[in-house]
Amino acid sequence: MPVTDLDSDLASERHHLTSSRAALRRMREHAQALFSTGDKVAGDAYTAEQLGRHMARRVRELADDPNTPLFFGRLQLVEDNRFHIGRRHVTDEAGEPMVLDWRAPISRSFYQASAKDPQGVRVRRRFGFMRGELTSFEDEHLDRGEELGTSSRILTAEIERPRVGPMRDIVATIQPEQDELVRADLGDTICVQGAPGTGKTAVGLHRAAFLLFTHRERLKRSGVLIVGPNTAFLHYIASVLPALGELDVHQSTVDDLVGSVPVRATDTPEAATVKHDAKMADVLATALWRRVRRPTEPLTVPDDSYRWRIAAEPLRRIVDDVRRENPAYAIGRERVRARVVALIQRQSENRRGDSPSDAWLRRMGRSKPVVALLDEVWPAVTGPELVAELLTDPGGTDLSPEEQAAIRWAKPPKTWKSARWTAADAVLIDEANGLLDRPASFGHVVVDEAQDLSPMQCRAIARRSEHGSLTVLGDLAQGTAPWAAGTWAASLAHLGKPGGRVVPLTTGFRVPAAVLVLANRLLPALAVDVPPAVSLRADGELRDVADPDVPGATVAAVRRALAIEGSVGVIAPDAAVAGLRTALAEAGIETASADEVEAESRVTVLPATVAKGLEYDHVIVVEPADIASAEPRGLNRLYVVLTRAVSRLDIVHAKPLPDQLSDTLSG
Ligand SMILES: Nc1ncnc2c1ncn2[C@@H]1O[C@H](COP(=O)(O)OP(=O)(O)OP(=O)(O)O)[C@@H](O)[C@H]1O
Repeated sequence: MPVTDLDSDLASERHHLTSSRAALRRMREHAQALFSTGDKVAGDAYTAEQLGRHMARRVRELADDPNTPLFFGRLQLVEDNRFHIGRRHVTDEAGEPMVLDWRAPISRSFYQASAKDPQGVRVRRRFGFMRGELTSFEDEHLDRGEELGTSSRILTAEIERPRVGPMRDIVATIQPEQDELVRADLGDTICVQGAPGTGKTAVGLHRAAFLLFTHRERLKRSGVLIVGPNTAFLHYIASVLPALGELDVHQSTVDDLVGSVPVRATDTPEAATVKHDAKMADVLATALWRRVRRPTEPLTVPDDSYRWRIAAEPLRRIVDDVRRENPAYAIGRERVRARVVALIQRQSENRRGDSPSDAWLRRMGRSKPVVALLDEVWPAVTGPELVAELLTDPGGTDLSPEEQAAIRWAKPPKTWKSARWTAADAVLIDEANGLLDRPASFGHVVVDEAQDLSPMQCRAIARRSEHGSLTVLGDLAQGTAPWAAGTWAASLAHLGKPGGRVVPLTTGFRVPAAVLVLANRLLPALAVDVPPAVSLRADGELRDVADPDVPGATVAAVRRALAIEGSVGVIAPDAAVAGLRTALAEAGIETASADEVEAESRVTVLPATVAKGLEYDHVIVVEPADIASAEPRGLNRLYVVLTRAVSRLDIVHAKPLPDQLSDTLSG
């Protein structure tokens, strides 16, 4: 193509960008105008508020970030129709599309069409941007058999771009195998087993955005939930969905999800292991349901000068029936109450010939004899109370004597209200609460780093997705919890979706090949059957820094890293973090913690135990031997830590490296 054509093409694309931006501005102004007149047109205060809230959200959704291109691709179809593909729909004043949302059905072929299967696409165009300016484009004439695949310059530039700040969306460069997962049906539960940096988190977040677009009304009612391992991770991913225009998604750690009690104590490893075991579900259910007794006495309820009488047999039938219906426990108690009152009501109707009032029915239901009967045959209980009882005396359960000893409170609190709960207790209390009353179910739940969830944590998520589907993301090799999953089948069963489809992702978009080769050396020692990743990145640098002065060598490595663009992450054994922060501060280097993703400082110092899911352009791993020996699954932790690097990895150590690594580095 002569240069002039290229230039004029670029000029006309820039023109389209400018007019699309203007159109978006018009859409926003229109929404703003409606927003400010909302209370005048709405009939009543409630409608005005609803409308106001809706319009305020609409205005926010239509915000235009000057640094984010409004479109990133274009499809030229066989019929010569052209569609620009972007982050959201933009229409002109006549309502004609100027930019199509990447989630619209037509956009699918932008991600899926190939030379072999062009799907009606003649030319696929990708745009290159610099700071919001359209600077280049790349065409694939699929009709002529041209296809760039992963050798696209624009894809390579995106993958190799230095990382700063929080995670970004990948809409412009979603790969076909990722797109299959992103666009999976709402009813499908999928489990993505992906090696480090294969885009699992990205896929999960984009699937949430896709589902919200495609099933807006349904999911607005039921909601979408994202579950991540810790708050540092949630901060890191927090801006991806809002950048895609999706503002109404709940994000939570598992601990916060089940956090109905304050956590003020820590379990021994033995106690935590027992409490997280799936058998605790049966133990709690048995402890709860054995409270239900069959009535043995008749019931007499005084009502002014009269007394209603119900024999023991019909009362027994009520309890038996409700028990068989298997409701949540607290619902069951109310059902028994309602049916007992119904029997009294029938007697009253027979006697008086008319229907009693609602107030009378309520009075009967709350009368002393009825409440006493309920307390006898279906006693009220709370989740914390049930768990406290179990931890005070686990005897008589199906737990072995050793398991009972591990969880028994050495010094039971005076009442359950003063108990010092642990994180695992909170999970048990959530299970108990779930037996008492079922929580509302989200329409879709994305669970990241799912390999670390215990069976009991999985059940907490299952309760919240009973009527919805799941996107389960994880890597068995990155399992660091004592109860980490060995296979996905078991986790999916505990998550309540035994039929979930397990799909592997193996193309690595983060970690450079040299670093991945090193990390993969740990895989045989991790005893899990997972396909290793193959890196798309041939660049990258790996340095082995053996130095007896670890803080000094770390400071030097950070200085060197700061000379190049991008974020710097110093990942150290937990016990060494405070000392390294001091050493860096004394050297005049400002640092942030992993929670502070928007911090000005380019250097983050973080303990190995919070590194999961995060990435930094330049990673400095400090004393791998100590990371590996700090916990039973220390080698898995080291595998996580080594795979956080986007471009460069320094390994700073005074102690010898774990065997698996020393072979590669000395070679
Ligand atoms: N199709 C893609 N185009 C561009 N960048 C991508 C693509 N897929 C993933 N990435 C980038 O690769 C990096 C790793 O992605 P992500 O964090 O989703 O991987 P992950 O599988 O969850 O990794 P880990 O298991 O190590 O946490 C991110 O910076 C992400 O933006």
